[in-house]
Amino acid sequence: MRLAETDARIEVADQEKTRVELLEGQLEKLHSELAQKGSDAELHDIQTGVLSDANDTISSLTVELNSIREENASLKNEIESFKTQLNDVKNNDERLVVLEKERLFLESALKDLESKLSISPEAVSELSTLKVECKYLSDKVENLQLLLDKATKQADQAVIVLQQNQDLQREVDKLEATLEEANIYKLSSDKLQKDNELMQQKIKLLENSLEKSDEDINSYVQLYQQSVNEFQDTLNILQKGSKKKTLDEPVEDMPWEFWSQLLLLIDGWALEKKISVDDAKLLREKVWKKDKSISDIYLACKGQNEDEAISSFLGLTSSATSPGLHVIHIAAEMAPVAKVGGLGDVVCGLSKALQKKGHLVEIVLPKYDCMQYDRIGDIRALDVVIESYFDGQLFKNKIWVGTVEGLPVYFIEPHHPDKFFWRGDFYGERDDFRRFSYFSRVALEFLLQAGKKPDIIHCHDWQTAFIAPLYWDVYVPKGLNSARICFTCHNFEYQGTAPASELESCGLDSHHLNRPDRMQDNSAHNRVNSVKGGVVYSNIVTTVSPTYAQEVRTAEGGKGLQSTLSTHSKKFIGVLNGIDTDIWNPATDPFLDVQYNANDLQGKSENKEALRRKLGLSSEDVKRPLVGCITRLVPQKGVHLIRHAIYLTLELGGQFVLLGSSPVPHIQREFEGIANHFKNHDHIRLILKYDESLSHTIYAASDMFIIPSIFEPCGLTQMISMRYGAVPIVRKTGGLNDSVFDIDDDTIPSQFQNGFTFLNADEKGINGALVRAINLYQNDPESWKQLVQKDMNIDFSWDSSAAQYEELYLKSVTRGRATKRA
Ligand SMILES: Nc1ncnc2c1ncn2[C@@H]1O[C@H](COP(=O)(O)OP(=O)(O)O)[C@@H](O)[C@H]1O
Repeated sequence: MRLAETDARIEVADQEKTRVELLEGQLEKLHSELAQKGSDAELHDIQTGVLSDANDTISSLTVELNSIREENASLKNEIESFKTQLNDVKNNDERLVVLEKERLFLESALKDLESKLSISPEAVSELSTLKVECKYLSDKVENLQLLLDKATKQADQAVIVLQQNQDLQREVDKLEATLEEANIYKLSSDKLQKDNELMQQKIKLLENSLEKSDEDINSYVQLYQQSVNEFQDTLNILQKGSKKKTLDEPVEDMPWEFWSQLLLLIDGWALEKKISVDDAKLLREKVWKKDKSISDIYLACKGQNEDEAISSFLGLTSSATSPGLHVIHIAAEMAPVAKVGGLGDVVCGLSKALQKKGHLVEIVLPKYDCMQYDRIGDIRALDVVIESYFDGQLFKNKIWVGTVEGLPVYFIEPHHPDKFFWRGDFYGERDDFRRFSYFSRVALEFLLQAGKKPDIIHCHDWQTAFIAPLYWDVYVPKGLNSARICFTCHNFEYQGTAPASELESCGLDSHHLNRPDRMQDNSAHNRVNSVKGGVVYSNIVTTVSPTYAQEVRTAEGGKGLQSTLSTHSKKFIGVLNGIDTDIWNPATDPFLDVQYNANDLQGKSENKEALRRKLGLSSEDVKRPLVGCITRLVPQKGVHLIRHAIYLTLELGGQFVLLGSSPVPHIQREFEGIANHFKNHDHIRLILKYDESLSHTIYAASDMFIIPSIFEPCGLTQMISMRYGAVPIVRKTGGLNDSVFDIDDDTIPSQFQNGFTFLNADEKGINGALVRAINLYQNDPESWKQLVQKDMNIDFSWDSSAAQYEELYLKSVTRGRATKRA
């Protein structure tokens, strides 16, 4: 466009130039005419006029010409530059080519549009339908909008209602929280009440032990007074002697005052329980003898504090103290040679633990025909016959000796026509009362004839409770009088009662003993009760757990003996049993396919697999929990709950293995029925017999172990199962309550939580615990593993229980010596 404009302007300029050239021509013509005509006036006027006009025109034209020239020059320049630009553009082929291409593209696009335009009539019709549809839709949208507006209004209202609801909900929540608080408060007040009751029981216990310790102190005082008296006597004798001696012997170095002060110092320590009675006795004897070693120590101790002085004095006694106590257990069972239940385990476990503590421990057992003779080391008959009284006659008895678990054991074989221990069974005979009263008598006869002087005779359960009255009434007069009697009742359900006259057989005086304060049964006055005799005539009476010791003082738990136990409560105490951790040790157990420990649980899984194979149970699901139960099938063990647990375990996806047998025919029959019902079942197996080795493999294979006892004096199976990594599910009663603590019970410190417990002896109770256990096993394997490891590491050994027995024995022995001197 600018080029065209410039061209136009050039054209105009050219025209102007031509005009200027024309005017220049005219001007020259006029100049020449002027020169020709000369002084003509008109001409002069004209000439002047024309000249001035021409001059004006010329000057204006000159100005114009000059400006045009300038413009022309600039235009020329511009033209030149445009030309160069034009040349540049023309030279720029590429851009031209691109533009050409663009042009072609636009052309083809144009053609496209044209062709599309040619089919547009169809589109137009479609467009019109669409328009109709669109109209219809927009109507609909309008309707919907209306509906939406309406709905929005309703929603607004709903929101208001919702808010009101939420306010209400908050109110309800608050009320519920208050209700919960009230419930918690109620529970805690219930708990408080229970705690109060417990506290009162504890206070009572404390009062009892206070009274007991008063009694102890009194006995010590008596002992002390007696020693003072004895000392006084000696002193008198010595004084008399010394008066005599003054004439021919030099007076002792130290004045009497010195020795008396020393004596009082020792007695003070003994009374203040800073040294044991035995040590005090030894030190006192040294003072008595005016032993130089003790006077030296006394002098050397001046300026030392009391503790240092005591330890210096005790240095004198350590070499002289007796090696320990001589304890003899007389029992009807001892594991593993003659075991029916927990009693056998206790006799063996406690004896081993006491032996380890340095005491001399011996055991006297009947020589049953059905014993596990292969578990007795070096059994042999002694070349001796012990004659023992029974039914007014003397009967011969053979004495066998052998070792069981490293302990010395005496087996008594009666040569009596009734073949008391040749019955193929331990108990359950019609004449059990006679069998065991016979055995109790011959056991004491043996001790007497063997010249034994035990410090403690420990008898167990009704079978050997006869020992207590026999000892005091028959054997002390015969000279077997060194011992104190300890009686442990492992289960107050079995009391050994019989018509009073039956006592006569073993030499006890039924008239003397059949009295309410002696052996008379509390519910049948013409009968005597062996356990009652044990309680009344023993120096120490124990049972097998602290909770059970409380329970048996109630009408429900005491089975008729509650009043007797209350009367003798000062000497009655519950000591929780331990287990023999050498026998029950998964790391060394020879009965297991694979030994294992808490840090290596792979072996436990392998034992589970092995048991499944052995019993023909399905191994398909490794994670299916295995619930074990090993028990005597008697009502005490909650047989109806065991039966329920079998079905419940199946329902919950577990497997159940029961090992048990029943002395009660209808229970045995019932379980035989269940066993047959599940004979070839994939997940349930009932083995109705006593089988020691199988019991070990079941403990090892089980993930859980169920003990729903109605009452349980101590129970060992929960401890054994924990040691083998089977988590116990138990009813809170007796010893179970003292050894199993629920993992969900916040009142128990977490380090003690080790199993699942329930209180009510019904299906609902057991359901709760079993469901919780299986849930944890299936849903939280890590927590389960930690629980298993924690259980396996708990110390259930006899160590602490044996220490308690040791203390009871020692106190009783001390008291016995004090009484003898008095
Ligand atoms: N059928 C059985 N086979 C093998 N051992 C059994 C059988 N029944 C019980 N036991 C064992 O007997 C002991 C039971 O002791 P405990 O729990 O105190 O019950 P109780 O003394 O009342 O029978 C455990 O060592 C247990 O393993």
